[in-house]
Amino acid sequence: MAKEPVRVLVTGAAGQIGYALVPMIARGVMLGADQPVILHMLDIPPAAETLNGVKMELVDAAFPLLKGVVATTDVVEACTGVNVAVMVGGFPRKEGMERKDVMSKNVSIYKSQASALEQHAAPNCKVLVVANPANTNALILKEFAPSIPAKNITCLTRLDHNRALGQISEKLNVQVSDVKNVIIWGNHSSSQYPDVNHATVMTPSGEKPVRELVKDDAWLNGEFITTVQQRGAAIIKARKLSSALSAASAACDHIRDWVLGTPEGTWVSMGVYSDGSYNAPAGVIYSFPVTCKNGEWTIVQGLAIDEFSRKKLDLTGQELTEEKELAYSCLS
Ligand SMILES: NC(=O)c1ccc[n+]([C@@H]2O[C@H](COP(=O)([O-])OP(=O)(O)OC[C@H]3O[C@@H](n4cnc5c(N)ncnc54)[C@H](O)[C@@H]3O)[C@@H](O)[C@H]2O)c1
Ligand SMILES: O=C(O)C[C@H](O)C(=O)O
Repeated sequence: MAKEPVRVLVTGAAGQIGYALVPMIARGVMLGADQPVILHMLDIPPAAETLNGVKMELVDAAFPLLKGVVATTDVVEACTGVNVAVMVGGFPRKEGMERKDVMSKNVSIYKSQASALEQHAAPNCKVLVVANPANTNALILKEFAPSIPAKNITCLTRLDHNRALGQISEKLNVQVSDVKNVIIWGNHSSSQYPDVNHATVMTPSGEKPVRELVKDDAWLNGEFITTVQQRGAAIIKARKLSSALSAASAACDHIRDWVLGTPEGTWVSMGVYSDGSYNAPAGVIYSFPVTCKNGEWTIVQGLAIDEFSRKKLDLTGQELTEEKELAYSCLS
């Protein structure tokens, strides 16, 4: 029997990530090749005509899994009945704007969209915040949607995770699919800590630690980390636009693994509401290694954290605590 369609909301759908993301969802990349979907696309009135153009293209693409499209500038219509919400919409940083100005615009958007999701989304809706500052936008969404379980609100650090896999694969000249269990700790910002201490590569003679294969701790503790931390900025410099296809693909990976589960023996990185695991600050959205099963994520426990890593986990945690304070000061 055919499955019931899942309703997937994409906010900011007229933007560049939205344009890359909606066809992936309609093709089954996010929820599986046998899962029909109904796309809900939200943007703001100045982008309504562009949004309608995206809707026209979705119709023209004749995706067999796509059972309906809602394209709207009405947040209530957009949120009604959605099972998955991918929050890409936000206010970009413009020349001359202070960090606080960008934060202020975005946290008020996330505060109001929190209420709409809380009141109108399907029960147990899974939320992924992509728009920056992703961790803090997700935290505000969580705080202002108290009836949505905290476990259902996450932010995207899978792009950083995938970037780390990509760097290791390039360095070792191995298939990216043979590299696993890197970790992104903390904030989706340049303070994030990409950690390879538990990462492995599948080789013809079995699974080997990344450190053993790379044999270059100076690179792993230096250039590798800064390359992953600065990759978003490097893409902006090269494209004059921020990452879009890789961000859209990572958003699909995040939701797919959350809903359908992570492979046995593999973890991924997700920004989730911190319970203080690994002495990260509790009460912020912090990126941890997680495994997923039956639609629930669980933080991987018991990994050894050396002194070098400890400092980096603390630094990015400190930044998140400061962002939280700044966000609240913007809202008050
Ligand atoms: N977490 C990550 O890994 C990651 C990676 C790349 C980009 N990003 C962030 O994702 C966001 C989107 O990037 P983009 O390149 O698609 O930007 P974009 O400017 O092309 O698109 C953003 C869209 O959001 C819309 N929008 C603005 N306010 C809105 C609101 N209140 N409700 C609904 N829609 C609204 C805009 O009209 C626009 O169409 C940015 O904040 C970017 O920094 C995050
Ligand atoms: O939009 C940005 O500032 C960069 C983006 O978050 C990215 O990591 O590519």
